[in-house]
Amino acid sequence: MLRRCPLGPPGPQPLRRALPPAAAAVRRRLREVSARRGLRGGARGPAAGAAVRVCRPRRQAGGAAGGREGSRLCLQCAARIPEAGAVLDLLEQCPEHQRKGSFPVVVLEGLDATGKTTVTQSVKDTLNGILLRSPPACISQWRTIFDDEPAPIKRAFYAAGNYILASEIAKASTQAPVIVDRYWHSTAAYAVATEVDGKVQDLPPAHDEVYQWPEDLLKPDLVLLLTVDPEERVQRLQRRGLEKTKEEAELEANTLFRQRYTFLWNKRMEAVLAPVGSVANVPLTLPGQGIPKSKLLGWVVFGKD
Ligand SMILES: Nc1ncnc2c1ncn2[C@@H]1O[C@H](COP(=O)(O)OP(=O)(O)OP(=O)(O)O)[C@@H](O)[C@H]1O
Ligand SMILES: Nc1ccn([C@@H]2O[C@H](COP(=O)(O)O)[C@@H](O)[C@H]2O)c(=O)n1
Repeated sequence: MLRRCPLGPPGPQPLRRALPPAAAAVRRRLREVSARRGLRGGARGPAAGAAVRVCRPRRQAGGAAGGREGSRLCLQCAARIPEAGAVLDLLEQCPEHQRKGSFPVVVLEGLDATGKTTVTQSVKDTLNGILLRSPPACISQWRTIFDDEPAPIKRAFYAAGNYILASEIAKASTQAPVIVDRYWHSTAAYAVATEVDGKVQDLPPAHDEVYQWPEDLLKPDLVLLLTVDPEERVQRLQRRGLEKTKEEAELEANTLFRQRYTFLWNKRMEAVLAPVGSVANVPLTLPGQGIPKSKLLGWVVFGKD
């Protein structure tokens, strides 16, 4: 049966609800949804499912997933998600303070189809490195479940994934160079674009704390932000021929969301990358068709420290 979601007190920072700033906040959220009061013991069943569905954010003009209010309602009313307990267990096994090994850690970031998979694979082969991706393999079996949940729950899943990935990075970087396909910036860009309604001018300014790298999350040595011309990106998606993801469908259908998301990647994330390591905004063509392979790999020279 459909029920109304009670309105709770306004949260302190709506964006922070969507983008947990630290592991403790991620754990709290996962704990909440893994042991939702009133539905205890009930695994995902029809009644619980109905409760979640009612509380899903309404799609609004200009807002990909209903914006701030939608997120608040959803958090209060979401049904129990047993898989959140499994993610939480894995997160709790990770040491609180992750330390990098002596090998370099390079992250490749960017919108879908900008070439992350292609480049990470190539760099990994060339450097004989270890390739990791976010969300990490140990939780990716639950991805489709969380992708279907309201924004704050979905984001908690990806944020947890980043911390779990951090412990994998810490271990792997004691053995070889580590190449990572997506990390914190992916979580941040999508959370902010989803949570803010309206135009790019309504996005938090560049110095806003929402763009700050979480203090307790292991930092890579280098983050490369890949960009391609928007038309080229769409062509690549079409050529790839995979089924369109929900996110891509949203980007295509919702002009304001598309503008916010691409602005965040192209203008804000670049600013956020700077304190982490070097920044490269790299329009890539396939090696041999423009930027020669050696030059591409030249960017991944680990000069830091
Ligand atoms: N430099 C390039 N020039 C031309 N085409 C490319 C280039 N890099 C990748 N492609 C093609 O674009 C498509 C997307 O590439 P890829 O899967 O590497 O992107 P991605 O950023 O990892 O995407 P996603 O985030 O959706 O997984 C693929 O079909 C790939 O062959
Ligand atoms: N650290 C991450 C990684 C991914 N996401 C979300 O997944 C979307 C894309 O995933 P791909 O399988 O295409 O790489 C991405 O746009 C985010 O919504 C994330 O939030 N955080």
